Amino acid sequence: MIRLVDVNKSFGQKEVLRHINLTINDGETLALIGGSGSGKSTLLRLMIGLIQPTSGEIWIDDDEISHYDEAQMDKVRVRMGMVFQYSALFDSMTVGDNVAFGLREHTDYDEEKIRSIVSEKLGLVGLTDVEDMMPNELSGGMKKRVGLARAIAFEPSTIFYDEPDSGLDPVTTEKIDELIISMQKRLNVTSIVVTHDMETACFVADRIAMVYEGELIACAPVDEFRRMKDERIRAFLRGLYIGDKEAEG
Ligand SMILES: Nc1ncnc2c1ncn2[C@@H]1O[C@H](COP(=O)(O)OP(=O)(O)OP(=O)(O)O)[C@@H](O)[C@H]1O
Repeated sequence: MIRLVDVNKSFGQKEVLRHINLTINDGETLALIGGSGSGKSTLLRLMIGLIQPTSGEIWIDDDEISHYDEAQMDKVRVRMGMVFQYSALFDSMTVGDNVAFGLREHTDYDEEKIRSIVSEKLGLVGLTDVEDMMPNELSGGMKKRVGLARAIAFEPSTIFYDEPDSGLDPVTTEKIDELIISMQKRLNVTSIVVTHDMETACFVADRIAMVYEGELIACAPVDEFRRMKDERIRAFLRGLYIGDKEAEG
C-alpha cells in the first residue's frame, strides 16, 4: 500500500504540491491526471523517493520513506518498477542487456538465470527474439514494451508508469494500455499511471486522481469521476487540458 499523509512540496519559494492525502491500495490501478505543470511528475518523484517532501509522510508498505537516504531507498525500490516516458533505454546496449541491467547490478544471479528471466519478461510483454537487437532498431511501442520488461524484471509489487503512451499512435497506445491491464492481472501489481490522456485513464484505472495547481482535487472510481460536476474536472474531461500542452509544444 502507498499512503501520502498531508504531503507538501516546495522548490525554493514555489509551492508545487499542497496538502496531498492519498492512499493507493494493493493491486489497485490508479491513474494520476492533470494539466501540464499541475504537479503530477513531482508527486510521482516523491513516491519513488527521487525527491523528498517539504513536509508530510510518504508510506510505501511499512516504510515511511520521506527522509530515507539513497541506501535505504534502494531497498524499497527493489519492490518498485518504473516505466519512464520515452522508455529511457540505454542506446548502446542490446535489448537483452537493457532488461538484464538491474539484475546484473543488484543480484548475484548467474548468466543462465539472468538470460532466462530476461526472455521470460520479454515474453510477458509480447516480445520474442529481440534480445540481440539494439534499441534504435525498435519502434516506439516496442521500446515501451522493453522498458516494461525491464521494470518487471525484479517482480515488483508496484509499477509506476510515467506517460506510458507519449509519442505513440492510437493503435499502439491501445496495445500498451492493454498491456498495463494484463500486467496488473497476471502479476497482481499495484499500478500508478501518470497520464494526460483521459481515455487511457478511464481504460486502465480503477480510480482516477486529479491534480490541479498542486492540489489533489478529486480521487474517485472511474464512473464516479466521470460524473463529477467540478468545472475543472469537466474541462479536463472535455479535452480542454490538451490546450495548454499543445500550446507549449
Ligand atoms: N526541480 C524543480 N525546481 C523548481 N521547480 C520545479 C522543479 N520540478 C518541478 N517544478 C515545478 O513544479 C510544477 C509542477 O511540475 P510537474 O513536472 O510536477 O508537473 P506535471 O503535472 O508533471 O507537468 P507535465 O504534464 O507537463 O509533465 C511546475 O511549475 C514546475 O515548473
